[in-house]
Amino acid sequence: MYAKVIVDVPAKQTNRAFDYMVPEAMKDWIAVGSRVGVPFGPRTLQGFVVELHEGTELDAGKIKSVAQTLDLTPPLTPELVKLGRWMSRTYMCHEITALQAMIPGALKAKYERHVCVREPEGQQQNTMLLPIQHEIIQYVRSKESVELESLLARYASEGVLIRQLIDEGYLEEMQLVKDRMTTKKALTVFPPESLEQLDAWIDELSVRAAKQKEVLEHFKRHPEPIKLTELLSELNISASTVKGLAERGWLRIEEVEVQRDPYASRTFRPTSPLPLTPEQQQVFGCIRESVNARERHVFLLQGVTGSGKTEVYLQSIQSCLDLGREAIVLVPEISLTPQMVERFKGRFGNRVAVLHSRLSHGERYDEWRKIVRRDVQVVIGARSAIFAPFTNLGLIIIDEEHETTYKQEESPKYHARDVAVARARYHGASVVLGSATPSLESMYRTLPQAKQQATVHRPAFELLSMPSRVEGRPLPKVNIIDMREELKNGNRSMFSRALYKAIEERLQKKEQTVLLLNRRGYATFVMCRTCGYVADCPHCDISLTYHQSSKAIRCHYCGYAERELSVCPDCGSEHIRHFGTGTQRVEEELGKLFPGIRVIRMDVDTTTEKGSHEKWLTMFRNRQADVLLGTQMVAKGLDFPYVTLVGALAADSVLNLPDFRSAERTFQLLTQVAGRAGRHQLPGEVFVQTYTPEHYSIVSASRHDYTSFMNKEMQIRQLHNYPPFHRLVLITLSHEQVPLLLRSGEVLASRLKELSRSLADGGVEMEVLGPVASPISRIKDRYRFQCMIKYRGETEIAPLLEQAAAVLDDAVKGQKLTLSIDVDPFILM
Ligand SMILES: Nc1ncnc2c1ncn2[C@@H]1O[C@H](COP(=O)(O)OP(=O)(O)OP(=O)(O)O)[C@@H](O)[C@H]1O
Ligand SMILES: [Zn+2]
Ligand SMILES: [Zn+2]
Repeated sequence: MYAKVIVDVPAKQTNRAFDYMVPEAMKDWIAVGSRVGVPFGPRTLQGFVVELHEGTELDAGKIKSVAQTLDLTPPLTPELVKLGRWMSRTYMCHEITALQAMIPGALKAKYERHVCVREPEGQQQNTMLLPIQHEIIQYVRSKESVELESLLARYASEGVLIRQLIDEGYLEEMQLVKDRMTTKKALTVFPPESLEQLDAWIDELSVRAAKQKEVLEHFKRHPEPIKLTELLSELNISASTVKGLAERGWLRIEEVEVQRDPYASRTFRPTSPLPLTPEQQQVFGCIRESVNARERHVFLLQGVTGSGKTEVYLQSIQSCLDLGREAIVLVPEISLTPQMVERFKGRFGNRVAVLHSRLSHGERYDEWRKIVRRDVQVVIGARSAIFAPFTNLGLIIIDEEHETTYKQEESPKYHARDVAVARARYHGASVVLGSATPSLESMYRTLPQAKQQATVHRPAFELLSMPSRVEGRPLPKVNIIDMREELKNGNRSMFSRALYKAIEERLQKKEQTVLLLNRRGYATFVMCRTCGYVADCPHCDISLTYHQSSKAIRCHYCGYAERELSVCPDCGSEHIRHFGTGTQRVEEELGKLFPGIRVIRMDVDTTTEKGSHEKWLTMFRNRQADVLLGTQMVAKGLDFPYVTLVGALAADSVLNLPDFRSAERTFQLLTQVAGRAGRHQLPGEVFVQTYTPEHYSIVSASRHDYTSFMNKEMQIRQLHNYPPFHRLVLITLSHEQVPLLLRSGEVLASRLKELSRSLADGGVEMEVLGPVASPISRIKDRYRFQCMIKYRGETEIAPLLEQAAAVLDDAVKGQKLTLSIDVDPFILM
């Protein structure tokens, strides 16, 4: 048998499958999707088996053999292997990069150097060995193979002698592929097969063995295996007590794998399905029907905030599970809050695995293995959970589908929405994209014109809507506050008079307030107030950020850091100010305006610690604070009954970014945060503070009017050939020297233009812009230039990009030019 293997070297030359022979003994352990160790040049590398064949077209005598198998169960399914190939074509990445993205970090390869004794002896040169060298050889032989590092540690002063043994062929060096993470094991105590004997044994024990009797009594009450440590602490006994019983053969102690379950200590109150409102019922009916019929529909569910989308998800999943099929739910990382997890665990109990980035490597690995073992049928997680290795998917749900976090910014630069559609196609599964403010891309695909252009790869979407909140609760009233007027009237504070009054009222009534301040609106920087000097990173074209907690100023791109400044390096003035995070300043001001006010601040600084997110939200829910103040984190998914006031402090901060999606982002953020108010009995009120009160994104958000926003925005996008009408590809080149970069950029652009002309006959319109300096023109001492492609019409863009990029092969190989391609980019910097 022969295997085609994709090896762990992300490079153009190795971006294809290599052939290996599968030794007879490994046949039963290797399948498509298995990880293997294979010889590659002088090394052993990890690889993924992507095909298996009986024969080979190559010279069988020259084919090397697979050296190691790494798993008992392949971590990837044949479907995911296929998906990897699709991703590498769609997003222009190496196949290995796509495959690696699908498995938990714990399984990424770790290479260990081992030594073993070279047999047969006598091949070696006839050197006189020292006694210590003989000893080393003996030691290695007794162990079969020893990790080089541990050998060097054991014979710490004999490094040179060991090197000599290797050089002269007594010992042989080899590389083993190991998992970064191993399973966690714990000593576990097992009761006897037949419990009837316990009583007899208890009698048999002497009176002095009271503790041992207690252990046996324990198993009479709880006849299931228990971790040794637990048993010891429960009965307050020592390990020797239990060991004594094991020596008699009455109990058994064994090492057993334990699962790290981050939610193990939590109990979730079981919930049952709510009777649906007519709107929910309608939507649920459509989804259920599609799941039942394996129809591969992609639904775009537009439901206003508080319309009860989550309940629809839950019941749709239930009907999917009833058919014996599995479901994936994606939520944005920051809204994967305990509250969200609770809702799913409450309904589906231990049939749910949770995957998010705040888990440790080990926890993630264990959650993932629950899927592989078929212990769970539902996965809820952030972006990468879309790769959950289910084999019988019936439903994929993407909540807040407009969120930008579904697009991965490093290679593979995939969008989870597209991957979801691809997986659903394979499984005959349905996809539900839910949002109060769908992305223009998704909305476009529900329009009649998109239906005409639909293909298997880019199907049309079907629109479902829930325009009202459950139980007829009204959407909150939104007031726009013109901050220019405030200034004219002499108010220099961050709070308008109206918002100030509203907060005061909430404090009196013991109701709660959510305040949103977009982080990007108030940069955290260092400026001299005498001469205007701003501290910039010496390696990147960006200003340094002040971190109050570590008293350092730091570059977010390259990690460069220095201590906070006490005098201006330019003019020597002492009036140098470190501007803390915006939220920090707001917190201070709140304290001054409302003495005694209890504020919870949630931003990057206060949520780095594990579990802190959860802690703050629980405190807020328990009404231990009056105000929850934060960045986007506070805008999503929260459902607290006493929140009756929401304030957006600088609504237009996103609007000023140089990005064609800035109006869309502003509309979405304001709608989301406004949606946190008045979700239960108490009615809500919202204040939006802005310097551009007439902007259509702010006006439509204040009226809860998605349609008018969308119509206006679609017009603008069409006018400027932006998505969703045209698609974009961003190609960024970087190098230490500008002249080479500029030359390469020109070569690439003219090649792209040449190729695009040849496409015109096929009805594909393509425009090539650039090369121009990137908005962030230097990162880590490398300058950056970009070309942007805008195109419309059905075409496979990958072969064209590949052809174009080939003109730079020499510069990439010889001069270390780097080229990165982003298909359907989100960040244009
Ligand atoms: N059929 C129902 N009957 C009664 N209450 C319901 C029903 N469906 C949902 N709810 C309740 O309505 C509230 C809002 O629902 P949910 O959080 O699912 O809204 P949502 O559409 O996901 O909102 P958002 O987009 O703002 O997150 C929740 O407290 C939920 O328990
Ligand atoms: Zn100065
Ligand atoms: Zn830097």
